[in-house]
Amino acid sequence: MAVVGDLALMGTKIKLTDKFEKRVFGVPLSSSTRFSFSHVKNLDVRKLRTAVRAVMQVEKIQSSGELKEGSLGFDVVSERELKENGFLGLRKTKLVCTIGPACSSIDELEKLAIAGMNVARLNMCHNSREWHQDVIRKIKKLNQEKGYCVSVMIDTEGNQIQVDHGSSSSVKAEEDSIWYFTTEKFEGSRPFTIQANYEGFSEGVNSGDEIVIDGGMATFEVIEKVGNGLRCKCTDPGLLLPRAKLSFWRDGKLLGRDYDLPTLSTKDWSDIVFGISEDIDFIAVSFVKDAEPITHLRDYLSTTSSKAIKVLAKIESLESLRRLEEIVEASDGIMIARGDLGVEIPLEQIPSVQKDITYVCRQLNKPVIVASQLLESMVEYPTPTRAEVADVSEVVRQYADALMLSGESAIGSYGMKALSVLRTTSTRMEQSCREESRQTLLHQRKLGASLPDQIAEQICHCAVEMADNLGVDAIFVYTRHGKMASLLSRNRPNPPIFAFTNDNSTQMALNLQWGVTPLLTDLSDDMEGNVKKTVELIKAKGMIKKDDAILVVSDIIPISTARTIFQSIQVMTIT
Ligand SMILES: Nc1ncnc2c1ncn2[C@@H]1O[C@H](COP(=O)(O)OP(=O)(O)O)[C@@H](O)[C@H]1O
Ligand SMILES: C=C(OP(=O)(O)O)C(=O)O
Ligand SMILES: [K+]
Ligand SMILES: [Mg+2]
Repeated sequence: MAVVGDLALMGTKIKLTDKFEKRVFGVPLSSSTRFSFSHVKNLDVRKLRTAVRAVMQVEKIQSSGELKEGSLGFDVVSERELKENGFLGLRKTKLVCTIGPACSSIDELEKLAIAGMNVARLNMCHNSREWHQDVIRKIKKLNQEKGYCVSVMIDTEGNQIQVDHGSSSSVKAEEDSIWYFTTEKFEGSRPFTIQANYEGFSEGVNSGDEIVIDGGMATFEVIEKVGNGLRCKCTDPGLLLPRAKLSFWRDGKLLGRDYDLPTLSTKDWSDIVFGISEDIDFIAVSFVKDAEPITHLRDYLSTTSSKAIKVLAKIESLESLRRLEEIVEASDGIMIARGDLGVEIPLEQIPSVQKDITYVCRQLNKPVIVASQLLESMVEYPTPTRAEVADVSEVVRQYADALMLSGESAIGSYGMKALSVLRTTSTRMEQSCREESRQTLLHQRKLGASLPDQIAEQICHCAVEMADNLGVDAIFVYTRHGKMASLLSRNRPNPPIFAFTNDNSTQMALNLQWGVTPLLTDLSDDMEGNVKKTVELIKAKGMIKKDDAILVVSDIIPISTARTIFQSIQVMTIT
């Protein structure tokens, strides 16, 4: 490496020698950087030093992969999808993949990234810290070196009551067989004995109550309490998996149980500290009961992390449903964790509960992920069932922001195929939603209390209406913290939203937002200049052509004239 770019300030192309570097800069530059020096007349050392430092800064950013000059921070996958499918065909629904042993090699991770994974989820219930660290670093490496834009989410283990029969394979419970649920700790397995991981698991349980395992895999009736344990009879035979979950029922009604365990355990906190140090983008909190742990975690992050890590609350218990609105309001987004939800509430309630949660999230403008068993049969088989495809389609029709794979990608043999089923199914359903103009049915609650917030909301609402009515090709938004981009996304426009931001954490957070393609670029106070520059760059890439129409929304608060906020809508036709 020899040339230090074109130093505009000097008005002449220069190269610097190694000797010169030591004399002028006094500090050694990177060992891989060699300078040679020529063609400079009337050298002004001070100007030169400033200019070279500026160039070096650009080089540093380029080599860290954050901002490739002239590349607009476009990730390679969106760029390819855009070139192949055009603006309207750009997928809107985001895809989250759980990373497990089946996809943790760099090659497998790259295949998932190419196939459209927007967010990689690491479930901290499983595997070691070192394993997770290795995966996170591989993803960062792929982003930096190969131009992908995959965000990283950790999902906490949480305090969950589980039962285990001690053997590594599943065990059959026969009708009328008698079983003992105990909190006694022992190694290995004992016949007809199931260990519970929490002393207080049987508190408030009476004889005659029912224990339902894993949402209906098997059912037991409590015969009597023996100390902390329960002697039970199997009334509905079935399979007991290792690490099964259980719920208690009385007179056909679920017993809501508050175990008085903190939502974030000591292990969860240490996983969070680990996550911050690994520069993750999202934390999904398991078994949230109310808004308190979410608020607490967000406060903690705001004081300890330099980057804006987003906190998602997982809705997977009866308690969380009872306090849904306060939890949604307190968090940066929601995951509908249908796996555990199906253990805690009757299965037939899941579809309507999913619809209600998705609706509340739309109202409060928080991204929502629908998770678990979307394509469960694909853990084993290379094609999904028709019912699974219908389930995925319904999620897309409800305008959820993201779909999530669990075992399908973590341990299944067909993770890539499963991801491609999600991609094609969502693209197809998005198209029919556009044809039906279903988004006009979305009713939006007014959110903002302050005038600027209300203006932003109205601007985005009108902008989307205009964009759809005019049939523009794309919406461009310039945003520092992602708020305008999310307000546009909330209205589910037909054209894609390109969100230009100068903040890497905003870019990574917007990866979960429906219809938004986040792009990292530098933004100046000069809005005209920003628009001109980004349009030129996109044009140079062949992504927009003559006569394409773009709707531009901006809210930039110029640093120089603090307090003045420019919020505007412009429609421009490419000439
Ligand atoms: N990091 C991991 N290491 C090993 N196995 C994993 C990992 N993550 C997920 N899995 C496997 O994938 C399955 C599905 O993942 P997930 O739905 O996240 O977990 P769970 O089944 O515990 O709710 C898990 O049951 C587990 O067998
Ligand atoms: C996503 C879920 O959580 P986990 O996989 O951590 O149990 C779920 O329960 O659906
Ligand atoms: K978890
Ligand atoms: Mg769960």
